Amino acid sequence: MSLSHLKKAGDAIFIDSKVTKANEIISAWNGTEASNFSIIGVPLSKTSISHSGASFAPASIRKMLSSYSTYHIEDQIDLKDYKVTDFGDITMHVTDFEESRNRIRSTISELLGQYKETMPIILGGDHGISFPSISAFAQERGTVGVIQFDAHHDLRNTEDGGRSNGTPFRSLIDEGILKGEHLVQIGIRNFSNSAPYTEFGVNNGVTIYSMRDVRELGISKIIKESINHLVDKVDAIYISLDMDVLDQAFAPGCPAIGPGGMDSQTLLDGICYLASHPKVCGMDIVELDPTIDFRDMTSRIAAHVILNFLVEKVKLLNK
Ligand SMILES: N=CN[C@@H](CCC(=O)O)C(=O)O
Ligand SMILES: [Mn+2]
Ligand SMILES: [Mn+2]
Repeated sequence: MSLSHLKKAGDAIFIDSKVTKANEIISAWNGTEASNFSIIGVPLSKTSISHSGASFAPASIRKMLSSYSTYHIEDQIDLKDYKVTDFGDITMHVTDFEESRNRIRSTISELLGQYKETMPIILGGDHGISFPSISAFAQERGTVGVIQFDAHHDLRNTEDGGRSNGTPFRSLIDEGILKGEHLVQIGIRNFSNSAPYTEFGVNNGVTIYSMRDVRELGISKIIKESINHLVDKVDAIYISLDMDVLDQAFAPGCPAIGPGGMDSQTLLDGICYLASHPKVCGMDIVELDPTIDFRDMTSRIAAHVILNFLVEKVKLLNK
């Protein structure tokens, strides 16, 4: 017997045969092959210094990709002709955070080791996941340079509270995994940091652009300077995007919101300028808590970050 006018629960309410949705180009890893583009979820936010539901972000960002099409009108690129491999989520230990970080480092190392061509977009999680993730890149891709978008330095000491979302870059520098001169921080904000951590950054050769620099110099100049600074020193460039670099008006779904931050178009422009460089080969998106978001605004920006990154990489492939 058949019943008419039924669709599977969860399927889109309306399907337009002339439109491809971004989620349709993503397919689950089949255990053997991976595309040049991949995503992997890292649902760890118990290591956050404030209450955080960022462990729910991988699912929320994936869901928001189904709200947008694959077509970039301005560059006349349609991502529908490309594939993204979804490796799923790394399983976190319930209580042992060191074990969780070890799992993140080893899984991302294995992924990078097995698939030399793939550019993973890592969906956190709180910013603590960048310590093991960037460690994996350093192990597998050579000397790594990092461009960090963030309101915060994340150079806190580990004596006060162990490794957390406030310490990833301190740990990377202290452990000799990342040289201070190979780290560029963009969007650092007033009243969100303290002088000893700015001094630690400056003394270790970190390049720091505050929000005033973003307003006065412009994001295009900042990215050009950052790439010029890194390009001959490193083998690979990794983008670490803390969503709280955005102003609270654009990204309400972050634990550490505040005024005076970046607008979403400036961020998207920055991501595009970076992604158009061949040495940029990986990115994480962190500190997005969908449980405190409004109409998934913050997850929607994350989805657009991914789509813009892919468009620039496709333009490079077609050159
Ligand atoms: N990556 C985030 N760093 C912030 C954390 C803020 C928070 O979770 O409240 C920091 O160190 O201040
Ligand atoms: Mn931050
Ligand atoms: Mn951060």
